[in-house]
Amino acid sequence: MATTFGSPSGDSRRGVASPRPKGREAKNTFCRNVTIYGHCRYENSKSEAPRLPIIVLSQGENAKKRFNVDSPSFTPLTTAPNGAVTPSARNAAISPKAANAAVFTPKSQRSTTSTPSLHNKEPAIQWHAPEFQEFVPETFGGPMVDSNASASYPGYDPYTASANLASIAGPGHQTSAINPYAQGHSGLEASYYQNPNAFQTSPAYHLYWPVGPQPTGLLAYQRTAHDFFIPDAVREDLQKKAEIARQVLPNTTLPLIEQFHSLFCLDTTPQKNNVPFGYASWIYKAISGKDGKTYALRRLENFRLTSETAIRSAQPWKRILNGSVVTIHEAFTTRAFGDSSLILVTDYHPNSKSLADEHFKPLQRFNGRQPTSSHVPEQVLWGYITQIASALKAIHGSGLAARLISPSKILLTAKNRIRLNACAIMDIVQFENARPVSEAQADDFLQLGRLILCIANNSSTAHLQMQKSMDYVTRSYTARLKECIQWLLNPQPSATTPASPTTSGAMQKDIDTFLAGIADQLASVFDSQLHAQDTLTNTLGRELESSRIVRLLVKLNMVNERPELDASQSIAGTNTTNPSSAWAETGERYYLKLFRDYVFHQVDANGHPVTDLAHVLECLNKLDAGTDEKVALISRDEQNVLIVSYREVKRGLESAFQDLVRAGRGAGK
Ligand SMILES: Nc1ncnc2c1ncn2[C@@H]1O[C@H](COP(=O)(O)OP(=O)(O)OP(=O)(O)O)[C@@H](O)[C@H]1O
Repeated sequence: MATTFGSPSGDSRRGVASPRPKGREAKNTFCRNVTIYGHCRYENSKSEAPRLPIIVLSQGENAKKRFNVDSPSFTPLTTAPNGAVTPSARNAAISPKAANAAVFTPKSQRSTTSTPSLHNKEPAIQWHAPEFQEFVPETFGGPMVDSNASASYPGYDPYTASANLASIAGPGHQTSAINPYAQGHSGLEASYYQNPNAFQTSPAYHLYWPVGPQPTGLLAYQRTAHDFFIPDAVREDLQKKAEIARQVLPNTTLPLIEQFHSLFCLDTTPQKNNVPFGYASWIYKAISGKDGKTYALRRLENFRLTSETAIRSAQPWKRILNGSVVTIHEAFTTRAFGDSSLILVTDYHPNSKSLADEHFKPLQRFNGRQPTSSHVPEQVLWGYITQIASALKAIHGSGLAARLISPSKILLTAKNRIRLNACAIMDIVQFENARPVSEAQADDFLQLGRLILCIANNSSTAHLQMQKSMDYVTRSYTARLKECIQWLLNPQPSATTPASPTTSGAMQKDIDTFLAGIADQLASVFDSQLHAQDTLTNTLGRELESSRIVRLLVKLNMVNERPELDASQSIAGTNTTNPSSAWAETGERYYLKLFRDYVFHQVDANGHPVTDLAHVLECLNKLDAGTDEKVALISRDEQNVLIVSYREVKRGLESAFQDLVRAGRGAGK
């Protein structure tokens, strides 16, 4: 390890002055450029180059070549009584504790140590920006984006419709379907979000929110800020879900129901509607006090339980764990609402909406633009068919029937991702006069056929005008889809109607026959799901990088400028008389502080802050990897420059952090 003390750095970003040794001394002075760039950019130049003395605290390969134990070394200036560099000092052996020496204490803290005379004697010159082309991808050159800019674009919003609802019927009943992403609410949100308007535009969720068009024509190695994070659509979707899942209403009058608290009504309309269950139904988000998870509670108002066994018919549904069925957890009755209500506890899927909301609501204009086409692509329809077929396979296979496959009782939980949402309810409410299962299963196909027909026609009543609706399907979709719908709509197979969705002939009409008939579509949907999964796995991998950086930042920030350590909690391995102020400022912690400045507090030649995300990520990644690459760290007063490798910064960080951990353990005893 060799140590040379020098004065101001030539970091082009800081644009600070550097001393210029002359004559023989200049030749013997090791040039900082060689360390940083591998060569001196002025070595072939006849004009005098700024040869910058340096501090090297490196044990890397290059350091070994240039400096070894026999090399003349440089004693830290503070060890010299008068602050001057003497030949004997230069030849002194290098102490392995050199890194801990108080060499780099910032000038402001050295009341008695003066700046070396070398600095005073030598005229300072301006360090000019390098003339060669640096590897800086174009998009990183300038400021990334205006983080205060708001982004508005059309997005799905299941809660907008309920924004103006204040309360609905029922004791202590409030609808509170507040969507933080919807505009123009009645003010309910004010109690939840301190500044609801800021919520729309706040950059808090993403510092580098994209505004304007993305740059095009980038070279293969070039990246934008967005390449470092999960795609905006995924991020926004997850954040919305998290926000909506956490919504609570202060001062809610909704009761506690068994272990469920913090009830929050999800209904989008206050109208009592006895269809389709025969009872007015409400749906709440609630948190279970048992496991802390969020559930959806469906309540049937004024439900009279005639038989204990009726409610037990929900039991077999608990075993249906299918991706296209909203999982059922339990069913019970309660008087907590002041009536006798049936409660069905199911999985909660935040920010979801029904297929009726998706396809049968009048299209909204966004920003005065025309609504997009109402035509539902055939692939979407096949997606629905295959998902419900998969659900029916699980349901029929367990000797049950879905009994209710209607647009308002199918949840759209993500793009083209649906789940049956009213299972088990009909089994309970129609327990007394239930149809035979085989009949109900056959009816499931009929209901699925109607559903697809209605969605294809964009009308909730399309099945009432069968001929007209089928004509539209004939005109707008493939014969294959039409054949599938026909198969589903035909109640019984006959010689004249196709018995499988894609082939003619009389065959038994069951779920296996149906699945066999749509096998090619199943394969196609399965393949697109695999692609989607690959994409998500890649995204997850990218986030893994972010979480790695976060852990590094946590360590760095725990060490940097830590003020509160007092003498009683002295840090192991530090011999400071006043640890409270000195620990974070001395030894290797000092260059960690300078490193923090180098990474985050860069300024350009004009002293303007540099907010270059690429620089930050590059530095942190190199720190995490502990590369041998060296970095020039400059004290805030620009009087000291310290050249260390990332490896050393990493080692310093690790050891400082371990000091903290040890001190923390000691305090806990
Ligand atoms: N399990 C659930 N998880 C999350 N949200 C749900 C869940 N079930 C329903 N919702 C939300 O509650 C809303 C109302 O659901 P519900 O089943 O009562 O349908 P609806 O549109 O009110 O139909 P109806 O006209 O029959 O009352 C849905 O649009 C959906 O946004």
